[in-house]
Amino acid sequence: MINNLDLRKLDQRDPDELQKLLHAVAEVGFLTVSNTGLDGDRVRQVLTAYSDFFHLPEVEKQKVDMSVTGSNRGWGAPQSEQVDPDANPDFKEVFDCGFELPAGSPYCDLSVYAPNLWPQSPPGFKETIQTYFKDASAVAMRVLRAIAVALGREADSFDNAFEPPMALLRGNYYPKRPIWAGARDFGIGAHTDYGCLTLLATDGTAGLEVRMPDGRWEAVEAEPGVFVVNFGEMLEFWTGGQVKATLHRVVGGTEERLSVPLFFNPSYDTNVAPPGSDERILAGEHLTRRFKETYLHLQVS
Ligand SMILES: O=C(O)CCC(=O)C(=O)O
Ligand SMILES: [Fe+2]
Repeated sequence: MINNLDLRKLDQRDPDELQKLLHAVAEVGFLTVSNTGLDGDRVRQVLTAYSDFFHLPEVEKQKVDMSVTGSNRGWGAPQSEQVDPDANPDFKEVFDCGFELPAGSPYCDLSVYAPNLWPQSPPGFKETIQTYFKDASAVAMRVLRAIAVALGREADSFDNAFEPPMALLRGNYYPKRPIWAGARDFGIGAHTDYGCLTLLATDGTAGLEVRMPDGRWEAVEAEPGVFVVNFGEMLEFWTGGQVKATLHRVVGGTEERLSVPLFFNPSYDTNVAPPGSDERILAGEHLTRRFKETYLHLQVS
């Protein structure tokens, strides 16, 4: 079962809520969270902005096509990403934007902090998305602090590693499942996220499925204002497996669907190797490698 948690109670360190959180991170690797301060209306505004963008004529979207860049900022066309090497490239479209560094930051030249590409239309798109990026990041940090407490650590034990974060905000657009789609075609194939914590808003349409510990695929639904939270490979390494990075996918159905994940990752130089190990796993190197494996235009063949 995937539990719904109340972020206000987690902020207050309510012991029952923290216990539920510990179960969710350690056993399932997925939860939903309510009472974040980002309500349904706010999330619907963001979803509308992405929807208006994805429904632009293709030629408009091509003006911010990431495939002509050496990074992952802007529009990713259908079949531009293959998250599962055993499946065909995903049929979703995406729009990715990253955390904007302050001028003069030593990280400026790294591709994981590449400059964003913003479309001319819909009007106000950049402002809506950037404001949401900031507010959603604050929610992600609150959830991470509660996780630290649930794991018996200091609440702020992850904080410094996220200054600056290597965060990416994405809009996913899933058209109806195409008639040509076969057994190896997915909206997004089965994958684990690459980073730390993913805070996902959806338009409420069913589609997301999570691989449960018993091997079943369980559907998770979240109306705007409820967020799905899951964890990526880095947090699993970094906590020595105390937090699970769980497989998930979207097969796609008879209705189109939008989702907005915030991939909240620590700064480039964070060593996310398990505690006490001699290994060194730099967050930025891991993320760069996973991007190169999965975005077709970044693959080195
Ligand atoms: O659309 C969803 O519900 C999940 C999207 C997802 O897993 C991703 O973008 O990594
Ligand atoms: Fe994912």
